[in-house]
Amino acid sequence: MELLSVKNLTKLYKNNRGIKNLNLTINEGEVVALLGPNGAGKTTAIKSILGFTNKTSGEVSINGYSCETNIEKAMLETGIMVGKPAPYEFLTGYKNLKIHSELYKDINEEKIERVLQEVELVPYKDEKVANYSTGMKQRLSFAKALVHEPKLLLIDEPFSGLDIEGRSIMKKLLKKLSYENNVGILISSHLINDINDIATKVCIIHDNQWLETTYVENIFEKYNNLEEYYLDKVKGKGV
Ligand SMILES: Nc1ncnc2c1ncn2[C@@H]1O[C@H](COP(=O)(O)OP(=O)(O)OP(=O)(O)O)[C@@H](O)[C@H]1O
Repeated sequence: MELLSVKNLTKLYKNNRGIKNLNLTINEGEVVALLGPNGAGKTTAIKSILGFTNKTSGEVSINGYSCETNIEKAMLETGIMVGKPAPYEFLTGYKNLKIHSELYKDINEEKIERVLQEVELVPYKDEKVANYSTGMKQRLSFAKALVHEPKLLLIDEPFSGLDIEGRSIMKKLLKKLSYENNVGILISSHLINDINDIATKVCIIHDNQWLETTYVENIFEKYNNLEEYYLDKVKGKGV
């Protein structure tokens, strides 16, 4: 089933930069890597999909709901991690999650405990977030994205600031969510190594322009690895 459909999405800022003509779909269980260098337009793409910034043109729907006319329903199906984590520093990790959970119906203690376990924050849940490391804050932010059990996850550069262990926790969880729970995931990154063992599809953007969205298995028919593929696609486009 199609969880995200993005058709010809364009967002241009006044300086004429942003993202042009993005096309991608995400089905259940797919992990789509939105890949591009710094400034390519990844964050703009995710913010425009979510309506955080007004798009210039194009169409977006989430689980069949148009993001133009039915954004509230679309958001109930979506977990989001965009931008720096912004927790309440002087509340505990648990309390942060509890407050966030009140945005949704039916989030009981069991669900909060489960998600804390998934992001491996149980031992620290009663500590003030001010005492958390960058990685712990990142994982708390991930817990907020997951606590309502969304069908679709949109996460922008989730590995930035994470150490080896933090990356591993996050990757393990992303794999579990897609394989076992059929969650569809859009994950932006400027580093191929971050996504090469989890992506099922790759969407390349470069110089504020969508280049293509392709299944990883199709890429491996022609290329030895994702880096080779990526470099071939952006060849002659200013790198
Ligand atoms: N609010 C804004 N106003 C004007 N230009 C902007 C704005 N936000 C981003 N841009 C420009 O749009 C382009 C795309 O930026 P964006 O932040 O989406 O890139 P990115 O791929 O997420 O980069 P990074 O990997 O560095 O986070 C860049 O040229 C950037 O300077």
